Amino acid sequence: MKWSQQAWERINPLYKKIIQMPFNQELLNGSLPKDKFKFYMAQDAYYLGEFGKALSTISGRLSDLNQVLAYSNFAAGAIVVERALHESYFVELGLPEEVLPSPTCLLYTNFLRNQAAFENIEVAAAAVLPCFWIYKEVGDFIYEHQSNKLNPYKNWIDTYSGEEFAEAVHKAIEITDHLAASASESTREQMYQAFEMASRLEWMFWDSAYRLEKWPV
Ligand SMILES: Cc1ncc(CN)c(N)n1
Repeated sequence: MKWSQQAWERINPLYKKIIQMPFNQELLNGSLPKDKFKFYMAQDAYYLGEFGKALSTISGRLSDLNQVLAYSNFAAGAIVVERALHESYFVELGLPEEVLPSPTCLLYTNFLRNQAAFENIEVAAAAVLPCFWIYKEVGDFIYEHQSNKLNPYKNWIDTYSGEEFAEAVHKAIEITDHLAASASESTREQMYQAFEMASRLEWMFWDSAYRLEKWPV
């Protein structure tokens, strides 16, 4: 069995919880309050900058030039394509005031940058994979189950259920499987653990946006 199949099996119960989260259910039917979406987008803008840097770090640590290029393109996609989506919403919702990353956002982005810089390259690739894969699955799920044609969150749904994103996701899975194929058993286990931790942090990111998470002090 491919590493990625086993990895998804391990997080499948968590994924099922993610699609049932109030944030994603309300995004699906268009009823998500605007303040929650704006909070999410502002945090996500910070997240994408840090995610882009983590991807660039991974790109620079890879040996195979096709893989170097792929992660460099992923970084550009996170910073250019996804940021354009944010900017279109900020025109509509108003620009957020100065964005201080929330505790969860900071935890997640620090985790990713740390893994990208200091873990084995196989583990680093596994750590960033949920950021691609879970978003694609959530995007596809919402796209297939939506019934509100006038959903204000249509652009978000179209981005993550779209072809361009799907292509990047397939490539990231393929490269991670390739790296896993020549990794030792203990590295493969570390890869699963990094994949699971990032998946848990994805759940926490949506939850924190729904709660409009604040710093306690
Ligand atoms: C928190 C988070 N995770 C993943 C993605 C998709 N790159 C995103 N935009 N935001």
